Amino acid sequence: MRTFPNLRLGVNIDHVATIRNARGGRHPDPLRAAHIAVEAGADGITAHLREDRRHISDDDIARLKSELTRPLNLEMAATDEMLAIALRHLPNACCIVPERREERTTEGGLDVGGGGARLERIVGELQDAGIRVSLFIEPDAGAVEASARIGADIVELHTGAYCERALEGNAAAVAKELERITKAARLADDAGLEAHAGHGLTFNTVAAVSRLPQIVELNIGHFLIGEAIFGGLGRAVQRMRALMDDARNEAALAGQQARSA
Ligand SMILES: CC(=O)[C@@H](O)[C@H](O)COP(=O)(O)O
Ligand SMILES: NCC(=O)COP(=O)(O)O
Repeated sequence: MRTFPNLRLGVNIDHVATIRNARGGRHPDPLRAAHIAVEAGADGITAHLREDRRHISDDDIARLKSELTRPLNLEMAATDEMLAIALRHLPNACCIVPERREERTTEGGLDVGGGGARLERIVGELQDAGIRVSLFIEPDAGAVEASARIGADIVELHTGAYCERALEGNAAAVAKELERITKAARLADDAGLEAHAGHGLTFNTVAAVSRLPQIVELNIGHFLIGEAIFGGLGRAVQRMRALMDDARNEAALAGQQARSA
């Protein structure tokens, strides 16, 4: 039973393509993963078309756009090449992320303040085409404020530091990172920005972020694809969905009880 239906799950299928590309063939197909994820409860699909095409390809994006029955969130760097691709395919949303060819995965949040006129132009052109613009940022006040100033629709709060501290078992540091995310989510909501979160989330770390009422979407990929190897993608998505809903409902109930006390 979901009493907070506004917490959406976006499943990132990048690393299905990583496995496919390991042999240069067509299996496993990210499209098949997308359909399975949707059938299992995903509200949307996220795919990161990197400049080096290390996983998701241009053809994957074209097929996702034509086949998906749920919104497509295209992750992209703030480049004219990616802007042209986004304007060609018109995804529901574009999440602008920082990219360095030598990085293994996304390391930090987007430098919105330093993005200048080019970032502002790219945000504007995407929005003029009817695409919602999300900025992948550190959970910090400055980044949230800069995102509001540039006119973004959404901020996606980088949960990587929180997840890494959780993996280290550092409870104090986990609490500190969660406080960062909590404050940033509230600030985003107050600024009229839709607040999403993602990067590194697992079965063990998803609940605490799900309890934040201002967060309306979580984008989760790498862990789910890893779990899929052992128990199937459908079951992994269903379990993540259930953990999100249970945490959300518990927090909502606690809030209602506190208000009625
Ligand atoms: C922005 C983010 O955290 C991820 O969605 C991004 O896609 C990570 O890059 P890789 O998928 O290449 O690890
Ligand atoms: N933007 C975060 C995302 O799409 C998935 O990140 P991860 O779960 O693959 O780390």
